[in-house]
Amino acid sequence: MNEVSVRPEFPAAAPRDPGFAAVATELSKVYGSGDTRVNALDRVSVGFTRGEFTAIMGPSGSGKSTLMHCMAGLDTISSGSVRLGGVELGDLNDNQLTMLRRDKVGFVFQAFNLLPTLNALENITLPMDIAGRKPSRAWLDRVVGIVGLADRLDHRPAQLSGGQQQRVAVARALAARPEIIFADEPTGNLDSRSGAEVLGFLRDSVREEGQTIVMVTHDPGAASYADRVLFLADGRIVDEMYEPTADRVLERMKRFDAARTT
Ligand SMILES: Nc1ncnc2c1ncn2[C@@H]1O[C@H](COP(=O)(O)OP(=O)(O)OP(=O)(O)O)[C@@H](O)[C@H]1O
Repeated sequence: MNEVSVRPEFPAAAPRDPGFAAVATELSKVYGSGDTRVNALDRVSVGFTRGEFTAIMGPSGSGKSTLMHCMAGLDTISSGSVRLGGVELGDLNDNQLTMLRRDKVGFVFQAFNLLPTLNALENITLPMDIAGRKPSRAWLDRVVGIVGLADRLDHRPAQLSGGQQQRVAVARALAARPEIIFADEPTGNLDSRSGAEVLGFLRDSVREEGQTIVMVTHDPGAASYADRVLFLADGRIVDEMYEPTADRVLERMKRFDAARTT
């Protein structure tokens, strides 16, 4: 228990500080009704500090994906509020929400979601092309350098390894300089070496470019790349850990298993 570094203010009251890229206040999400009603999120209040890498962990069904989807404006919320880059999502209509996601949010999923007919560079710049934005060449070079793809830019996804495809997906998320990147098991499909590379690139983008990243993962090793780990259980944040190591995260996860079997 003592090993878990919990900040004195935990559980955090609704943070309003402009230093947060995204903030949830008393966020609840209910699926279904009657007998099939599930409280996927139960009054969650949490802030994601700019320039910080947060991992979200917890047992299966604890609400990790739901939290990420609600924070990213991909799913509606039942009550409470979500602010992204200072904008209250509940105040937006569907069009405005789509624009906000396009302009302020980057996504990296387990499936790489690359377009097979476009080469790596075209895939990286596609979201900006759609938004009619032109990335500066210098920034694009920097991103391509961070993810180590300079000599693969004219390759199509089928000509790239899984790790390289995921690096393209990371570069695509970084290139638009979003307020926040949400990553859902981004290394789930990769061997451990490629996974470590991708996690290293995510961490570098936080350290060197001040990117904000929130990543859902089941893997304590992946979580150890983050600055902070949030632990969910039954739709609530029950713990957090700063400067995590894989061993400490694993130990904390084991306590969930123990709680379930006692
Ligand atoms: N569309 C949905 N309809 C009904 N219930 C849902 C829906 N999506 C999620 N749930 C329920 O909400 C709860 C939280 O689900 P969620 O997918 O967020 O968990 P998770 O922690 O991401 O799980 P896992 O680690 O297995 O991916 C679960 O009980 C799940 O069954």
